[in-house]
Order: sequence, then C-alpha cells, then structure tokens
Amino acid sequence: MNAKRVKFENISKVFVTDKNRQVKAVNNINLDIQPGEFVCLLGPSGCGKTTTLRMLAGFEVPTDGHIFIGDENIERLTPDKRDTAMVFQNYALFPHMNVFDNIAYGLKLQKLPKEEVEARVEKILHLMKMEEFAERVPSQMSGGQQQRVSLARALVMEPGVLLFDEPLSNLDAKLRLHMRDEIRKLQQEVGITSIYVTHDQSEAMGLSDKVVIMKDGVIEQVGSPTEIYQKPANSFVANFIGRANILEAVIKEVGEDGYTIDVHGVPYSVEKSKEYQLGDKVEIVVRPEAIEVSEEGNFTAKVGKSMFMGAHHEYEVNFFGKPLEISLNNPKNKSMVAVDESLRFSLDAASIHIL
Ligand SMILES: Nc1ncnc2c1ncn2[C@@H]1O[C@H](COP(=O)(O)OP(=O)(O)OP(=O)(O)O)[C@@H](O)[C@H]1O
Repeated sequence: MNAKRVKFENISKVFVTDKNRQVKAVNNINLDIQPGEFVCLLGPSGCGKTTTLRMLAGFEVPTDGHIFIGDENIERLTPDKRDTAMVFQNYALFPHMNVFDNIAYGLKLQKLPKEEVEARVEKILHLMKMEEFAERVPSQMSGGQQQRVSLARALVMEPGVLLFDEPLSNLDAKLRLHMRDEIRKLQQEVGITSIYVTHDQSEAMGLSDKVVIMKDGVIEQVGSPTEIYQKPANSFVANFIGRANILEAVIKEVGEDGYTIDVHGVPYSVEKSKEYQLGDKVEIVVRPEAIEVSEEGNFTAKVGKSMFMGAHHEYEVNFFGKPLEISLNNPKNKSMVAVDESLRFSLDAASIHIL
C-alpha cells in the first residue's frame, strides 16, 4: 500500500452557530504524521478531535491553515479525491447489500473492470478471514462483524490514509479489546498511515505509535504512549492518562543533566525536563505504582483508604495534608495496612518527572 504522510499546518476551525455565536473547535494546530504511522487523537468530549479528522477527510472546511496528504495541498479537493477512507462509528453499511457488494461499492463507483473488483474484494475478504460472510446482509451479522466489513470496505480502496472515527464505541468491552488487536495487526500488515479518534485512553495507548492529546481545540502533547505516560507535558496530560500524584518540590541543586529536588525534606536526584533555577518551586508527577512501600521508606503517612483489588492493592494516604495514591503490585497479605494505620514508603526517584 502507498502509505502517505499527513501534515496539518496552522489549522483552525471556527463554527458559527444559529445564534451567530462563534465556536473555536480547533485552534491553530500543527501535526506531522509519517507514512505508515498509527496516530490516535485523544481528548475529552468537545476537544476538537472529530473536527480535525473531518477536515482531513474533507467533510469540514478549515477556517485557516493548510492540510497536506503526501506533497499535495488538499483543502480544495472533494472527499472522494483525497486518497482517504473512513471507518465510522455506526458502520454506515448499505443494509440491502450483502458483504461482498458493500465492500465492492467504492471500486464499482470508480468504474474498475469487474474482474479487478472481484479480485480486490476477495483479497480483502481473505486478509480479514471473512470469506464465509460474503453473502450475508448486515442485519445477519453482529456489531463486531459489521464493523469488520466497514474496515474491509475502507481497506479495499487502498487509500494513502485510513481514518477511524471512534469505530469501536458501539461494541461491548470484550469485543472492543478483540477488535482493537485486530485493527492494529491488520494496520501493521498492510502498513497504512492511520488516524484514529477516540476518547478511550487504553484504546489510544494500545493502538498508537503516536498519541496526540487535545484539549479545548489545542494540542497539549504529541508523543509515543510511553513518553506521554512517563513524561507528560503538563498536569492535564498527567491526569488524563492514567492516574497521577502531583506534588510540590524545590530545586536544590542544578547539575549538567539533572537536578536534586527537595520533596518535603527528602532529596531526590531526577532527570532534567525543563530549565529551572536553584530555589525554583516545581510540580512533580509521581505515578501511584512508582511509590515503594517499605519499612525503610522516607515517609510515614496515615492510611485513608485501603483496597485489595486482586492483582494490586490501592492505598490513599494523607501526604502533608493532601491525598496521595499508592498502588502496590502483587500484594502479599503481610504488606497490607488498614485504614488509620501508618504506611512507610519512598518515591522511586527514576520515575519522578518534573512538569
Ligand atoms: N457543526 C457544528 N456547529 C457548531 N459547533 C460545532 C459543530 N461541530 C462541532 N462543534 C463544536 O466544536 C467543538 C469540538 O467538537 P468535536 O466534535 O470536534 O469534538 P470531539 O473532541 O470530537 O468531541 P466528542 O468526543 O464529544 O465527539 C465542540 O465544542 C462542538 O460543540
């Protein structure tokens, strides 16, 4: 497949509502997606991710900026000329056509020879292990199966860019996990550039090469799932992805590539993320699982909540007047501490990230 690069340059979209009110859905975003990359646009409801995808597909016109697919500036092209194909949340299959005809539809519109249409549809049916469904109409299939047809219908067009608009949100949790793995496997097999809108962080983390975190029409951070989790750019990202404790600290020493920080009287050596001066007050992110419970710990705090969750144990302790979440993996009975008792712990210096 001819995977394409996608580039958004200073893209904004302002909607004008019936009452003549302006809504800035997307506010000057820049994004560079490499050929073959799987990128998720992730953010809370209303952050502008669907509008961004729809501008790329050609269903919305940007108010400002430029969009490129490959080297081509595509703003003036109609959706069918853009070398994209979209997988929708509601499948959008033709109810009266069987699976074969649903998949063949776009190719027939292109007036390709009958033999070529048949060969390409059969190839996709085989790739997706769906040959046995070819004769069925959508009402004879489950939601998951219908969504696979909708994916097949997009893939058969061999587009340069594949777009997904929350494709799994109508499926139950188990099927969602299964389809997520299937989409990723298929995407890697065909190597197609893919852009996927979701508000489900585990979906984004599990699928993406790159995650784009959006809020209020603005990109807050672009990075691999590991970068986003371990080095969040700000407290919004830290709290949006997984759980985060945000603590105060003071810069005590400035080294070549690290700092010594003081966290409530305890020194920690941490990596440099931004430039700070001696004495600056900073915020640090410590994930609940990056807190080590041990008899030799630096801190003692009173337990406010203590919950056994099977594979891990969750505590909430009172840390200098604020709640601190601690998650202990593989808990043993002896390590469990009850509410109102004291817990000793340290922060794992290697996992501390300065915001
Ligand atoms: N046609 C429209 N007219 C007016 N405002 C719109 C229109 N489409 C979207 N908006 C507004 O633009 C903002 C971004 O919407 P968008 O659908 O892109 O968000 P989203 O991140 O995809 O949200 P969700 O997860 O709820 O789908 C929202 O405030 C929304 O109300």
